[in-house]
Amino acid sequence: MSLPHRLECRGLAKRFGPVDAVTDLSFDVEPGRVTGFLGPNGSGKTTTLRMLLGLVRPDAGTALIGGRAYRDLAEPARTVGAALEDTGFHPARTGRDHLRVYAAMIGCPDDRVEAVLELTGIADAAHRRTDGYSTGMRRRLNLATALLGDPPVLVLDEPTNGLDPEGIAWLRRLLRGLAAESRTVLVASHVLSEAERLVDDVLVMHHGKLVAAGTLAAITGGDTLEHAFLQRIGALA
Ligand SMILES: Nc1ncnc2c1ncn2[C@@H]1O[C@H](COP(=O)(O)OP(=O)(O)OP(=O)(O)O)[C@@H](O)[C@H]1O
Repeated sequence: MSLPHRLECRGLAKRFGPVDAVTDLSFDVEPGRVTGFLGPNGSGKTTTLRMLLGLVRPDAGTALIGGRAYRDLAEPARTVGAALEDTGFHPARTGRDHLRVYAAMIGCPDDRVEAVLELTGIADAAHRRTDGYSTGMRRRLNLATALLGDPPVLVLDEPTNGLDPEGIAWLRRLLRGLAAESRTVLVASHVLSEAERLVDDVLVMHHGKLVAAGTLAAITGGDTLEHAFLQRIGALA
């Protein structure tokens, strides 16, 4: 793994027709922390992640990973591991073959495949076709794919979707372990009650704007994140 990477977004904006998906958005995400990128459905989280990953061109602003735009990274797959959605598995491939194909694409040795299968707890199912995987197993395979390049940065969109409580506890341990290795871990979620059990820092979005940023403790002040969020958007008197 290369040096720790800070994420820096400055003045990001994106409009889709009449919809301001993201407006003048600036924030930093620090290495060595799990940062929750939170907010309700449609608040602009995925659009921001897609701008960070070079999948959507911003109308304004910059999104940098270790000081570089995604398109300027020398080894993108070894710098950023992204799990945005559960698509992209060939249904007739086994989990192991899916990972081997991806490993060959990014120039990773096959022993990384076995390592990420172990790390994500799906080694026992690795010989099975992915069309027989449960939603939770697909989340794990998606995460395994993101981890293949041993990246210093992880960007995960709704990683708890489809995980049972035991799976969420497992994910918490995994993300904490990755952050403890000085990785930068950014996790988008609309489920505040789940997210607050996973993260150190929070960025809270509402209608394409950042309404709160800081450590979880500072934002919640000992209350729930949901209560703090409703207060920030003025939904509580
Ligand atoms: N390709 C697109 N074309 C048109 N509108 C879009 C497009 N992508 C996003 N939007 C709109 O931009 C806004 C922000 O969407 P975005 O997916 O970024 O939010 P989100 O916070 O990730 O939501 P969710 O939690 O549902 O994933 C929404 O109003 C959405 O409908």
